[in-house]
Amino acid sequence: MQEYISYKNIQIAFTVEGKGKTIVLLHGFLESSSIWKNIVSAFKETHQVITIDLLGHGKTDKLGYIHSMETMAETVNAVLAEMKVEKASFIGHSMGGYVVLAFAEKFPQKIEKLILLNSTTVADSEERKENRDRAKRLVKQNKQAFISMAIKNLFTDANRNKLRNEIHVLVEEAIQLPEENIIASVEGLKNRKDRTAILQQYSGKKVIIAGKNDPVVPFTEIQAIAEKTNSTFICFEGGHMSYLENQEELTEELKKIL
Ligand SMILES: O=C(O)CCC(=O)CC(=O)O
Repeated sequence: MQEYISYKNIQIAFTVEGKGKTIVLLHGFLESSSIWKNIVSAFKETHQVITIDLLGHGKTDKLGYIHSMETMAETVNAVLAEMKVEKASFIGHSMGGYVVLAFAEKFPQKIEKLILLNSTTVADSEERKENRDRAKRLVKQNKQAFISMAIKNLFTDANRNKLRNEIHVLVEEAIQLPEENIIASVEGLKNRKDRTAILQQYSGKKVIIAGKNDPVVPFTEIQAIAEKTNSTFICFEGGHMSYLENQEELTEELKKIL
């Protein structure tokens, strides 16, 4: 069911399905809660599943000029407070994973299990920060071209053709986002801090799920982070979009974890 809360004079959109222990699902950059439909279906008979549209995405409004991971984590906490959820398991895809880590820094006691999906704990390198600045310029020049390229680049070459309908849906949805919303999130991504130590310190169950050919999160880098942070490591043949590229395997693995 689609719901909203008011937070600092803006609307935060979220959905709630099912009953039981709570799972919170956080999407990536340019995505929305809609990416989770298969995972929601797989878990709503056994869990309460909450999906949240992060700042400036989906049906959630923009808030200021920078959507920092910390502010996004505060909005997640506001939704949980509204739902009277004291503890939940979190799955964060890509940027959603950065938000889970920011949440873990502020509210570690509210996390039962922490799952990073195609995400990382490290901050942007200098080169990556320059790419973010280029992205902001491109969004201003030609938003549609930027979105189309950014989304296609998240998939492996082989899956780009196989999943062209799914890619089309993602692109069409992202094109609805106002330019300033996209730029506020790019700014937040660029300025996020390294939270490897936060994951290291988190003492509950922690899992990192990675794609061997992920073009955003280098496989060897994330494998090393999993080892360093003592996280369970699961990897798939595929790119950055495991929830589409490895749909069945992912659901199977999540059922074992949750
Ligand atoms: O660029 C990043 O660091 C995150 C990208 C992201 O969230 C892409 C996505 O999965 O939609």
